[in-house]
Amino acid sequence: MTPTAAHPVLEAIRGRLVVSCQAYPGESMRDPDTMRRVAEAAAAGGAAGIRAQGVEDLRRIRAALDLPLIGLWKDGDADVHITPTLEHALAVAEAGADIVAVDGTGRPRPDGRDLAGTVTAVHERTGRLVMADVSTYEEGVAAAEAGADVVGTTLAGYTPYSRRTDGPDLDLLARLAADLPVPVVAEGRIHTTEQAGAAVEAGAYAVVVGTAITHPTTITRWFAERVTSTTPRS
Ligand SMILES: CC(=O)N[C@H](C=O)[C@@H](O)[C@H](O)[C@H](O)COP(=O)(O)O
Repeated sequence: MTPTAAHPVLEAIRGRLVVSCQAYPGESMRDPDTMRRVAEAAAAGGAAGIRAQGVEDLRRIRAALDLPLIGLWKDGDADVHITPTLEHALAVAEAGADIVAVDGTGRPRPDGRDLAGTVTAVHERTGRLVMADVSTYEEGVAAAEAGADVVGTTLAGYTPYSRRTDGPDLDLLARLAADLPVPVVAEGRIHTTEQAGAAVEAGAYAVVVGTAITHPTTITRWFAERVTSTTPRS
């Protein structure tokens, strides 16, 4: 089904690249101003939107860039840790996210709310859109039914019960894109331009790339391993 995405924020990312700018706890780049600079660099390269983590990062990026901003807040030790509670979601909206990304799996949320209750509360209290990060086809269907405005394949391969493909799970993406009445965003393990193109071909409404653009430690590891594991011809 072709989603009818009339919302201007969604129109602005339709068929475009969104760059996820995130550093992990303890890393040298885990700094809001650094992430703001990374986001600005991505924007200069043609990113149509930015996905970012944490209230302070979001505030800095919002102040610097007039692009659609997908916000999340990774917090806590529970299985559900991407914007795990309504309070987190409201803080993400308050920080300036146009789209609030939340865990869209069916797993219990730390605040006891279900996904539909969370989505409804975000809509009513902030007017912002909600992106549900899912790991399976069934979760995508349920998330759309729960009122999510966008569904992302973000968590495919990151729940114990979902399939972890080498690159993006293009089959999952294609099935969701064909069946859901809302835009389906490809996200997760898109590491090459070919994979980004394949995601578009499979029906992605927009493509989110993080690690391969904004995580130099991982990119360095890819190259370092290739160099050290390659045998010279003679
Ligand atoms: C599973 C999870 O926690 N994903 C997070 C969600 O925001 C980020 O750590 C990813 O970097 C993001 O989804 C983009 O994916 P990739 O970095 O593979 O391009």
